[in-house]
Amino acid sequence: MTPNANSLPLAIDTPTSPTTLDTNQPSLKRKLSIDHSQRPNPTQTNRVVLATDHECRPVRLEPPERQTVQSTQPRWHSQSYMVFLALRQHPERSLPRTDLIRAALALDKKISEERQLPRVFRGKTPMNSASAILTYNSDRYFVPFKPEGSRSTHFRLAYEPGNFSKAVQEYRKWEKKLAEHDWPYCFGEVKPSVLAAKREQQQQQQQQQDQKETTPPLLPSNSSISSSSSLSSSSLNPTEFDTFIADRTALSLSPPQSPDLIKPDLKPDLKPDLKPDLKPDLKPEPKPDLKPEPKPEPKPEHKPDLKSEHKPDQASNPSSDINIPATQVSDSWSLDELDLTNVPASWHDILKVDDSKIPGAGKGLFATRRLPNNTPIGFYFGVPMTEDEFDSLKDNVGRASEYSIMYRKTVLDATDENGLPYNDPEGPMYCPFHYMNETNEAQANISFLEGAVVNQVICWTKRVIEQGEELFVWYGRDVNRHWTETKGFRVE
Ligand SMILES: C[S@@+](CC[C@H](N)C(=O)[O-])C[C@H]1O[C@@H](n2cnc3c(N)ncnc32)[C@H](O)[C@@H]1O
Repeated sequence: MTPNANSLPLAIDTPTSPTTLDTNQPSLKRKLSIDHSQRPNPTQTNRVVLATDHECRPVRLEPPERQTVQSTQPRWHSQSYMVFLALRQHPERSLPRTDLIRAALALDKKISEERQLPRVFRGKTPMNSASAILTYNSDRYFVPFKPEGSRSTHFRLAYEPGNFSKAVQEYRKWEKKLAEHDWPYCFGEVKPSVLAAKREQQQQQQQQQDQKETTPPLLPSNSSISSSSSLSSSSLNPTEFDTFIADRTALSLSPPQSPDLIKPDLKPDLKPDLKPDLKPDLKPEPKPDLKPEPKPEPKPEHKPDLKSEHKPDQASNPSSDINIPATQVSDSWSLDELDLTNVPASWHDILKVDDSKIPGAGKGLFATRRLPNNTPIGFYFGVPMTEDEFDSLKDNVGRASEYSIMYRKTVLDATDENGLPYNDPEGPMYCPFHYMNETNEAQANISFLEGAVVNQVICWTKRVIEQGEELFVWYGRDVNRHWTETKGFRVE
């Protein structure tokens, strides 16, 4: 039975209690972690920026927070967490910059006196240090904003820790947007007619290029002539007419100007307005509503966020008549060049949970259709909370630790009050990725990548995954494994 969100002990809404904070122990949990080595980097790889970042920001490596906490201090006792706590204690969870800095310093002083702990802001310029925490925001705890009519920047908490229904709401929103906005570009197949035209054009260009290389230049359009060229006497002293003819000839040899096919479309990203209709009932919308309508075709300017970095896996697409090499495929296609008939509408169309192929591993996750390389296929659901909250609320509860995952310093708790993953596949908080087993880093066909949206963990294909294949991810370095670490599990 689906647990009632409101009855979960997770909906803690008060500032962290002293008992919650009072832990010196390193976490014993085996939390899954995000693969930072494969963070999308638009400048270096063809990994896309982030499909679901509403503000279209690339993921950015943040400078690490200055280490001011000694190892004897509680894990929570850090500068950024102090600012986080100060903001969290404020009834509205939102404060102007200077007020927040002052509140953080006051809280630091209070905690230091009450618990005989050194202050976290103890340099010569504590206000500057606290201000830098807000500027870098490396744990993604804060969202800066300017209220109407205000000159100063305010900050609010980026998420409500332990707020179960909010987490579900966000998760559903991301899923919907991914399927509607990005999957057409990932799963859409380039129309055979478009490929044929493209191939024809490439052949023409090739012919023209060959012709250019084999035919000696008719006339130079300038006067610097190589002595080795076999030119007529008139070309040695070209007349105005000769130059005119040479220019015309050169012009007729240049490739046709069809920017859409020659160069990838480099227009700025014009995102469609995809304001998801967040109904109180969070059940997935019925499929037919989500299927792209065949007519009218979506406007070509509706580019995905991942546009120029992402290439639909078309080159080796078996359904296509024309199998042009990947290197020759244009880098991006507009929606009207794609056949959208088989674009999935939800994870139910691409994945299923079944018995794992690893003996003794329990359930596993499988592809029910071919999944393209380099594609975001969904998100890992979890209710965000601090590590200390997780430790005090869920530490020994069922298998909560096995399914939780870290987003920076935030734990995403993926289980119900019994510490089990939600098990109603039609329920709004069911997440198939909770059933993904582990293999070693090299063999994993999925990566967990950090979304730019706070607490978003994206499950991303590392290669083409064939229908029927089990999905595997590498859980990360710091996981305590109760199973034998996979040295090379192969899926046939
Ligand atoms: C996130 S869950 C994955 C889903 C799990 N198999 C299930 O049935 O619910 C992680 C747990 O799966 C099991 N598991 C994952 N990868 C495994 C592997 N390579 N070998 C054995 N067990 C594995 C372990 O019990 C681990 O704690």
